[in-house]
Amino acid sequence: MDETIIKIENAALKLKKFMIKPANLEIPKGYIVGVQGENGAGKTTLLHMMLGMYDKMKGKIYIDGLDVVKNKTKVKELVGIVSQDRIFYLSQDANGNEKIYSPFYKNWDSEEYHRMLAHLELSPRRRLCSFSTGEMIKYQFAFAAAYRPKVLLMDEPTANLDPVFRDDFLKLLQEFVAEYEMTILLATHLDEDLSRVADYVIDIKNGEYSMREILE
Ligand SMILES: Nc1ncnc2c1ncn2[C@@H]1O[C@H](COP(=O)(O)OP(=O)(O)OP(=O)(O)O)[C@@H](O)[C@H]1O
Repeated sequence: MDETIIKIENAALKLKKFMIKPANLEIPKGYIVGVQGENGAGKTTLLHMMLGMYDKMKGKIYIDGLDVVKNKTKVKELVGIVSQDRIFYLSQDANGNEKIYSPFYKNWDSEEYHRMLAHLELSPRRRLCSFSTGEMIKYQFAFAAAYRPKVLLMDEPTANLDPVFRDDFLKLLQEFVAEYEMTILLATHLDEDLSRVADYVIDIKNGEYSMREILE
C-alpha cells in the first residue's frame, strides 16, 4: 500500500462569493497529481490551502503528518511552490538568491542547484528581474531541485513555456518524482500535460473537489 503524503480531512474555505466545499482526500507519496478545473474553479486556492495560508480554513490538511495551518514555518521546508508569482530577490542573480535563501533550508544542495541552472540554461550571474516568465518558472524549478521539498505545488507552470521546453519540463517532473520521491501537484488547464504525466487528477468543479486515478 502507498504511503499517504497529503491528507485532507473535510478541508473547506469560504472567500466572499467563492467556496471550496469539504472533502476528504489521501494523496499517495511519489506521484504526479494533476489539479484540474476551469478558470476560477479554485485550483490556486486549493494549493494555497495546502500551504496553510488560510487560518479560517475549516477541517484539516496534513502534509507528512503536519497540520499545515499550525506549522506554517515547517511546512515551507516540506513544500515548494512554482508559480507565476515572483517571490525571489529580483534585483539579485541566482548566486545572490542562493546566499540569501540557502541558510533557511537544511537540505540545500548547492551542486544540484548549479547543475540544474546549467541544465536549464540559466546563467547564475543574471539578475532575476531580466528573466522572462518562462525563465522564472525554470528558475523556481532549479531552486526546488536544490532543497528537494517532499511536495512540490506547481501552479500553471507550463502556460508560458515554449513547446520544446514544455516537453523537457514534463520529463523533468517525472525524473524529480523518480529520483527524489517527490510528490508533485500540477495545476493546469492543459489536459494534454495531465494525460502525459499525471498518475492521479483532482477535479474541482462548483467548489467540489475529488480525486481519481489515471489508468494507463
Ligand atoms: N482573497 C480572495 N477573496 C475573495 N475571493 C477570492 C480570493 N482569492 C480568490 N478568490 C476567488 O476564488 C475563486 C477561485 O480562484 P482561483 O484563483 O483559486 O481559481 P483557479 O482555478 O486557480 O483559476 P485560474 O485557472 O483562472 O488561475 C475565484 O472566483 C476568485 O475570484
